[in-house]
Amino acid sequence: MALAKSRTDNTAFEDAIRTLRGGFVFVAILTAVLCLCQLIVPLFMIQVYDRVLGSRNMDTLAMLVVVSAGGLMLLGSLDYIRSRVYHVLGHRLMRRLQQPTLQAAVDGALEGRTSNPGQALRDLTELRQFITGSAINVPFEAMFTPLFLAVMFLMHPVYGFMALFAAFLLISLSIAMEIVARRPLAEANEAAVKSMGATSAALRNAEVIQAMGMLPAIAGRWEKDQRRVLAGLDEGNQRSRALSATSKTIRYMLQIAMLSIGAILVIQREATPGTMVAASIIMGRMLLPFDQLIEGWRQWVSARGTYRRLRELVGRSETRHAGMSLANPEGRLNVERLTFVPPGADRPVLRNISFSLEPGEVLGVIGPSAAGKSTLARLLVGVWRPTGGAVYLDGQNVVNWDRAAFGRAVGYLPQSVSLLDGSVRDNISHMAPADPAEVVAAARRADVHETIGALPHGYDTEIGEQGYSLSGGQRQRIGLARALFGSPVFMVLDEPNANLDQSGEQALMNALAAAKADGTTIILITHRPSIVGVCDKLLVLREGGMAQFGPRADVLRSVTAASKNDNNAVPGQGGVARLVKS
Ligand SMILES: Nc1ncnc2c1ncn2[C@@H]1O[C@H](COP(=O)(O)OP(=O)(O)OP(=O)(O)O)[C@@H](O)[C@H]1O
Repeated sequence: MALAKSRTDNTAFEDAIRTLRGGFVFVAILTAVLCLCQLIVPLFMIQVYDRVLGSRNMDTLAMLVVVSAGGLMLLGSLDYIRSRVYHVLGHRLMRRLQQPTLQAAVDGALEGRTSNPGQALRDLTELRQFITGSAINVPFEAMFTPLFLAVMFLMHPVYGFMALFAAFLLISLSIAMEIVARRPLAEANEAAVKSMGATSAALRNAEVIQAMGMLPAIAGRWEKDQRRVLAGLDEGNQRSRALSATSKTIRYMLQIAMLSIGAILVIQREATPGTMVAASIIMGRMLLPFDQLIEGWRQWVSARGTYRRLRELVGRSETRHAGMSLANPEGRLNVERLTFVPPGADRPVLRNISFSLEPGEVLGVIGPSAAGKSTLARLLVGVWRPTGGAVYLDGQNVVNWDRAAFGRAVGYLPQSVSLLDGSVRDNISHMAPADPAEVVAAARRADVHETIGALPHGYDTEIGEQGYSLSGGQRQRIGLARALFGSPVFMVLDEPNANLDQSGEQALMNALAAAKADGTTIILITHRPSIVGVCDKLLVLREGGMAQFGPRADVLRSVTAASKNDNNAVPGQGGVARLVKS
């Protein structure tokens, strides 16, 4: 579904990649100098074989040793600098993409585009590791093949043609590798990611799996997926290993062939012994990147898949820039002709909803199951973007608010409370550092201070998926404290009393009365009529439309009148109960 996005701007990913370009150009320059330095050893050999051994001049040898040692030290330093540049580029990518990736993962989850949002973060880490690893170097090295070829031609055209033939052979093998091994490896990688996502999602419901004995079925699916993944990996790996072994053998054979050709040229006095040895070394160096490319093919296939997934996810998640943020919001709410059609659906879930609330007013939203109440809640807090119409808080469209500022002004308690991994205190303070007095104040207002005090480590007790197990009512009350934190001017509470007992409900009523007295505008979605007494106005939703809206007493009266005309109706507040539960 459409999300709250403040600007159509898909460049976060491209921007991040663009910032790496300068670094890669620098790497290319460094690699060029490194390739030149790699000629030091063969040139040294030519000089030793052809000049020093002939002239027996020790001074020349000493000078050659000094110059070569200097060159090799430069080579070592540049190699180190290049690895540092990769390191910096990897970290820069991480820094630039961390936030957009996290945002894209959240957007993807909300839009139902990804069942496994955590994969995006794993992909980003994998991309960083690839950039800081050794495989990325290979194309840069391969780029300078013409330099080595030129040196070979300079030494003797026969060496040049031989090297050209060798390069052609290994490039052909690389292309063959792309053709025969990429598809099975890429498919296996994608299947592995999907299978991991589906199984992790299933395992999050461990309670149901165990209670209903679903483990064998889940294990069966996992095994079936794994068989497919392994078959793809086996096929890809077998092909790539066969080609890799072939490439190595060919490379060694080519070096022998080069030495033999060199020997013939030396015998025919066409070339010197020094060039014979040097040609073999230079060709070995020239072909090395192709060999490494074939060897590290899997890493490249995997990195390409990672890059594509990230580009798609982050690219489709439009950049949110810091939008409107009002200094002292009051909580004036205007909902204008709000309509929402989920993507792919052919009819709206909400139709033409319009109402206004003044600061400090409490609106109860009631209606049967699937009437669109939770959808309205999500639209009110700007989690989803409406298909038509808009929600204005203090005159500003909620989808245009800066999210952090919105979070400070608004309290939201979703139907599934969704506490996060962290301490009770972290959860109440929206996971940010906060003044303990403010955290305690919110907990007191939600009447959960004593309950928290009874937990093993009080406010520092770790909760969430991996922490201390709270009861449904405790979770709901901590969720309410989170919604009340920071004295919001606008609160949306989706069935806040669903898990509360009578005393919990009373505490909730007190908290709502106190917030209302402070001028907080409150939307209260409920199935249970017991708390509509706190509401100033009531909105009755039915099949996505506004069935009734007005002051509580008027709506209750009209619902009761309608009930009296209905033989099966229950009068009074029961009429509301019937509306709510039907
Ligand atoms: N993302 C979506 N895609 C398709 N349909 C959706 C989506 N979200 C909600 N719906 C549909 O919208 C309707 C209203 O759902 P909603 O959760 O808002 O109802 P509700 O009034 O809160 O129900 P309940 O009281 O049972 O919680 C349902 O029929 C639901 O299937």
